[in-house]
Amino acid sequence: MFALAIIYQYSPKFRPLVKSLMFVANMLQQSSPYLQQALNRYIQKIESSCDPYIQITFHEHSSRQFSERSGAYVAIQRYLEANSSRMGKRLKAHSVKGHESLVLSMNNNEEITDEYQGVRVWWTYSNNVVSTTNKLQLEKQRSYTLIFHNRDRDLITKSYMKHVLTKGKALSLKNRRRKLYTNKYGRWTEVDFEHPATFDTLALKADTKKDIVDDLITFSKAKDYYMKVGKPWKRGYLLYGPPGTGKSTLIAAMANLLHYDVYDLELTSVTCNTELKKLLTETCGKSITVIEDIDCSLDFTGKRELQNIEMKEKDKPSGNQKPSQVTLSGLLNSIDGLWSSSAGERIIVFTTNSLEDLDPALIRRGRMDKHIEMSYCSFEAFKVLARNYLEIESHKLFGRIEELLAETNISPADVAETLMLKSGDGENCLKCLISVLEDVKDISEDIKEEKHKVVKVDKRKKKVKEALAVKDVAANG
Ligand SMILES: Nc1ncnc2c1ncn2[C@@H]1O[C@H](COP(=O)(O)OP(=O)(O)OP(=O)(O)O)[C@@H](O)[C@H]1O
Ligand SMILES: [Mg+2]
Repeated sequence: MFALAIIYQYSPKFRPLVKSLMFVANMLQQSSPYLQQALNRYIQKIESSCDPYIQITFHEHSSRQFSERSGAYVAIQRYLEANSSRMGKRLKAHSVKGHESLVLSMNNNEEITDEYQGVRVWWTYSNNVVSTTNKLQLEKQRSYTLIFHNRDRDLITKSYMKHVLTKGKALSLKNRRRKLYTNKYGRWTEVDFEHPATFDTLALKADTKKDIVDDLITFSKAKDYYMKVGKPWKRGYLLYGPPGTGKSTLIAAMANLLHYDVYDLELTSVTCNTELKKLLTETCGKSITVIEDIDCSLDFTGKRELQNIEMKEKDKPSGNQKPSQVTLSGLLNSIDGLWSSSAGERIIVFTTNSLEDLDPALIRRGRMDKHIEMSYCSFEAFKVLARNYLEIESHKLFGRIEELLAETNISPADVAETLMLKSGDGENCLKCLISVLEDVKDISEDIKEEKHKVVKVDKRKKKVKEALAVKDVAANG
């Protein structure tokens, strides 16, 4: 009918004929819908045999209820946004939180051209309002349509589509806003994860850093390997070391490197083993689940009882928070259960200040695959901090600092604090660090001496006791 209307409009010569045809078509349409359907099918057949172009439409919501967004749609959207500036002419720009540059996307009914292995394809975007299945509401339905020549069918449907989806998914992953989850009252609550730590800013020995980065990258790419050997795709890290040596900072750098979410599990807020299991199974893949200060969270060190008493004392005013009943075996079961019940790459990290206090079952290989010691600030680690905080690569005072660091135990957190430019220049900060290190050295020497004295006194006391015992024996004997 549409075609006839055009001919009628532009070819006065054929108007009488067109008029008659339109009359017949109208009659047919009214008299028999079945005939009309058959006619439409026939017209479509003729059209498709004349038109060498093929169309594939990707809707945003694949189901009729407009529930989930289609993964293919999202991947295509990311791919086209990334390539729009190169391919499109009339685009719209919008800013996205976390992106420095503007994101360009297609206008409604806009068409852009893409090229793949020398073959051209066209993408169109449509954003229409349609009625929902119950016809009472109107919904926006967005879609992308891919148009290509029939002769390129194989290349486009097999190779090009795979290329678009892979690239799009990788971009989604890279640009997605990551989340930091914390547990409260048995539920996870989330905020954006925005910790700026990276492996570049981490003060750690170069070989340790390289070892960790290699391990993480290998893990993140080892899906097929884990499948092949029949192991769940997971890895456990145990970070141990004194306070302020960068354990929490390392976790943030790991999450930033792999673009993972972080679940910060506060064990003392978990009421029982069942709740723990539920929380762990609710975590998603591509995530790091962290239990900080694990030695202070469970009762196998004997601290639990103390901790519960402290909690009870604290809770007295409000009085309604129950002390946690999570046990070591509950934790082990939940972790093992998590690994066997859920797919997807997952990392679990425990941190502790005292390795000796941990139950061997908790940290055995297989549960905690990699044990990483975070130690006091070495000269190598100091150089990373000096570069980060002061933008100084070398300095005449570095020699003295190296000597002092070799003789003192100071955490990277304390060194970083001294290097923060409060006033004056970098050299002042270095002098300030030297004086802090000298103080620490004096104090630790005093402590050593005190300890030595205590040991001496203890030895003397022991000797006196032994002598008295010998005397007693002799007197009684
Ligand atoms: N190795 C490091 N590299 C860079 N910065 C560090 C390092 N260690 C500590 N810092 C700095 O010190 C601060 C405290 O470090 P962090 O919280 O990571 O220590 P931690 O080992 O987790 O301590 P705790 O055992 O008390 O939890 C960080 O915000 C960071 O600025
Ligand atoms: Mg910490």
